[in-house]
Amino acid sequence: MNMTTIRRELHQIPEPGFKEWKTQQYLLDKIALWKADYMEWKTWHTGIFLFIHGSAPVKNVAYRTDMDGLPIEENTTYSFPSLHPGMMHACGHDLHMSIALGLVHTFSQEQPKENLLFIFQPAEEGPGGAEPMLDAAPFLEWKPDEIYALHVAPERKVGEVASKPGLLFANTSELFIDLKGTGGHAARPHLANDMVVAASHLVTQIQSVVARNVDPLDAAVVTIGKITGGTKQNIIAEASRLEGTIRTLSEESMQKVKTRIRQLTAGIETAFDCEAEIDWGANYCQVYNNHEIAASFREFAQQHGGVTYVESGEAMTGEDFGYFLREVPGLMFWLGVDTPYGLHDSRLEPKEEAMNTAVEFMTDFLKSR
Ligand SMILES: CC(=O)N[C@@H](CCC[C@H](N)C(=O)O)C(=O)O
Repeated sequence: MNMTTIRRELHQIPEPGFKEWKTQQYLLDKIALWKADYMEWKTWHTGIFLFIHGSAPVKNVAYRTDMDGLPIEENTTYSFPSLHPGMMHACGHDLHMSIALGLVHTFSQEQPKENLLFIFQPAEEGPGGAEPMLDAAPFLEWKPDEIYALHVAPERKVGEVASKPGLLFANTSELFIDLKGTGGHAARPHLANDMVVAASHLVTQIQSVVARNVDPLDAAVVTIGKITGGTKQNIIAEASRLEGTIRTLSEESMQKVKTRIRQLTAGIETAFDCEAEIDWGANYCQVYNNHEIAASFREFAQQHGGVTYVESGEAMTGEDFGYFLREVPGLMFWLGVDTPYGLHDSRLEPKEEAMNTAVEFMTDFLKSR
């Protein structure tokens, strides 16, 4: 089992959420190759539930990885770049899956005492695979008593694991606003209703929501990552669309931000005599680590010779792993992969040796549970 080869092969086939068919087949082939008589698995859409029966189980311990890639044109120096144009594993899910496979391989050779459930989850980047997986028959059949997951951290050194009790990642909501007015000739603006101008005003006004409506001690972010509108430079745009995401540490601020965006959008409708439609897309609840488990994890990591434990702060990233944690006590942690470029950057090149650190550490940790 060569985890680097696995990671590189997965890196070449990034797929969008709920379309991870090649990825699923790749994972299934590896699982079938390493099959032991105490292992069984079931697919769920493009995901997989893999159950490893323990030798003397008193509980079910779960480990989850995400599977999807991002719509980014890769710009790394790799000799094994994405083979899917316009798609890239730019959030480390190729490493996450390889680490999960590394753990599966280990436990396929050495039966654990407790039952282990490996969850290969689609669509973490959206629309979200975790929440519907909670109702999937295999999850209900093999319901875990505790659950774990990691996320690569480009800014941390290899060997570092970082986490904290309680809130780790923010609440998220996607944001899509469609503006519809009246198009026309560029030279006759008085006969049209320019949705590029309306969108520009709305983007600018939205910047005031975090600055002026959210308690400064309760962090929030609103990012508009994409604007589209119009068809040609000399045609006044009839329609435009804003696409973004909202992040808040508290649920209360999420509702406040949404209310203000609704009000501002209604104001744009009046000011520009246009129609607007808001779609909140996928919403993820916060990632909230169980306090007792976080304390045991910290103690275990501090005593483990293979890693350095760092107490993490909260992050405005989102993760639908939060849905698993809402139902099952557990923990998510950051794994250092030491690279200058951040998550969602087309140049992301995580250090692959971090995968061995993770597998050695998590093998010991899962055995200890
Ligand atoms: C770890 C990470 O980067 N997660 C994503 C989750 C995206 C959620 C949703 N699609 C959104 O954009 O709000 C992140 O961007 O934090």
